[in-house]
Amino acid sequence: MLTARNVTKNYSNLPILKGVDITVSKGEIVTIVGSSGAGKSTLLHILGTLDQPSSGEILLNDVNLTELKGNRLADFRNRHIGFIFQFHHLLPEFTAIENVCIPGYIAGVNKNTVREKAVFLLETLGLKDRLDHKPGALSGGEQQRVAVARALINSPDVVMADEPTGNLDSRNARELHNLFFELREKLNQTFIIVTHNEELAPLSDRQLVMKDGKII
Ligand SMILES: Nc1ncnc2c1ncn2[C@@H]1O[C@H](COP(=O)(O)OP(=O)(O)OP(=O)(O)O)[C@@H](O)[C@H]1O
Repeated sequence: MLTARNVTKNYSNLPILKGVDITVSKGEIVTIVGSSGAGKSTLLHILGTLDQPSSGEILLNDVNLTELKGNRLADFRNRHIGFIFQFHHLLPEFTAIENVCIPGYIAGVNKNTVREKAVFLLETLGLKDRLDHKPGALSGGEQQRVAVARALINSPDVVMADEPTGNLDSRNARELHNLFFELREKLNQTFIIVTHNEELAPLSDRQLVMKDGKII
């Protein structure tokens, strides 16, 4: 489903990614691990089109992501790639369900369809009684689960998660890990997850270990 070929990234002529090749299949849960500064987040951002590589190409279901620009890129990203970050980045003035619906509205999907799907996702994630709560009235684990529902609202081909459990205690982290596997079972959802979590990485289908800008 996703192929990265010989991806490099330089910042101010300093090589950060030094030729990365990756292939991820549909329904796989792949973790990217490695020491601080190895280039994990840089790689994830490039795979997710949030940043451009200096060279190389990335194909998502045969679409060459490195050729997409401007509005076409933003539209493609919104429909095909979901993101979860260490901090949930929910909009504080909107309720849980509104936060989840927003990417669906932006994609131009019928409002009732989006709302029905948001209810389904939030219920699946154990948040049935929290639909109308604003982020400030949710616990850290609940906020992160709303962020997961938001990442899934447009049925993305792949969800990219950068340290999704980095801000959670071990119980909530474990719950979130379980949810990733449950979502893979139920929706055949593909995940690429950058993590320092020593419990999650060994559970994933594949651990890609990065060192000094390369997958080793
Ligand atoms: N915008 C930028 N400009 C210059 N250098 C950058 C930029 N972003 C990242 N870097 C550098 O690239 C290297 C890799 O950073 P990256 O955040 O990808 O590492 P990481 O493996 O995710 O680390 P961590 O586990 O600490 O989050 C680091 O040396 C970092 O300082």
